[in-house]
Amino acid sequence: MSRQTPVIAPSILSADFARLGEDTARVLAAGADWVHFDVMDNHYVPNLTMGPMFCEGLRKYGITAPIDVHLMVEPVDALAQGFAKAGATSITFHPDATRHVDRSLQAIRDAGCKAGLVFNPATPLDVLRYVMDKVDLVLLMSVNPGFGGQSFLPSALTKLREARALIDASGRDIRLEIDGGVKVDNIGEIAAAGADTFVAGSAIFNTPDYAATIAAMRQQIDARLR
Ligand SMILES: O=C(CO)[C@H](O)[C@H](O)COP(=O)(O)O
Repeated sequence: MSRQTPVIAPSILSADFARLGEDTARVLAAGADWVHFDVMDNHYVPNLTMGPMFCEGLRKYGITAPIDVHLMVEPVDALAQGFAKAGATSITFHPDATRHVDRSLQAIRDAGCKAGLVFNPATPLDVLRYVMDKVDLVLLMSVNPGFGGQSFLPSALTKLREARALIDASGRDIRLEIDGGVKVDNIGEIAAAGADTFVAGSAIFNTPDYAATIAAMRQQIDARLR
């Protein structure tokens, strides 16, 4: 199994929104690798969060780490372009939220970002086979999207193994990301199932010592992959 270096990507959905720049800088200083940025439109999911101005605001504040934008929006294309201009590094979207998956992926790449697909817990991976050459990351949801603080759905472990086999067979460097209910006590099992990129919101931001939580997560990952 080819594996990329593990990445911890705190979801700023659980950050202090009144101090978003400061809290994002704090979690990065505590050892996080990426910023995971959840975009909800109260249409594709029943919640409303941040648009491109927030991403641009983080860049202006001085955040230089990769910003991984997860679009939970329908339609996809206009907002994807807005986030590319606002400083996103990678942009993922749900294949069921756009009519032309291949075109939406290509448009994100043409705008200079990495592109990825997100799969809800009950959405099959089938579409992935046809766009493998245009995908830089695959994000599996281990909760139903819309809210932080939910419990990890164990069916995601089977799906991670399935996605890992597809990625390995492609021979491409594609990250396999997991999002939802990721905690210190389950991250090792999640890594063993094939994930290399770990989104965690409440498990990090709801603890007083971000650095200790991130270090504990890395230790669990290393212990399972050793
Ligand atoms: O995409 C999301 C919700 O739609 C969040 O990123 C995800 O749920 C992370 O939160 P937590 O780690 O608290 O489960």
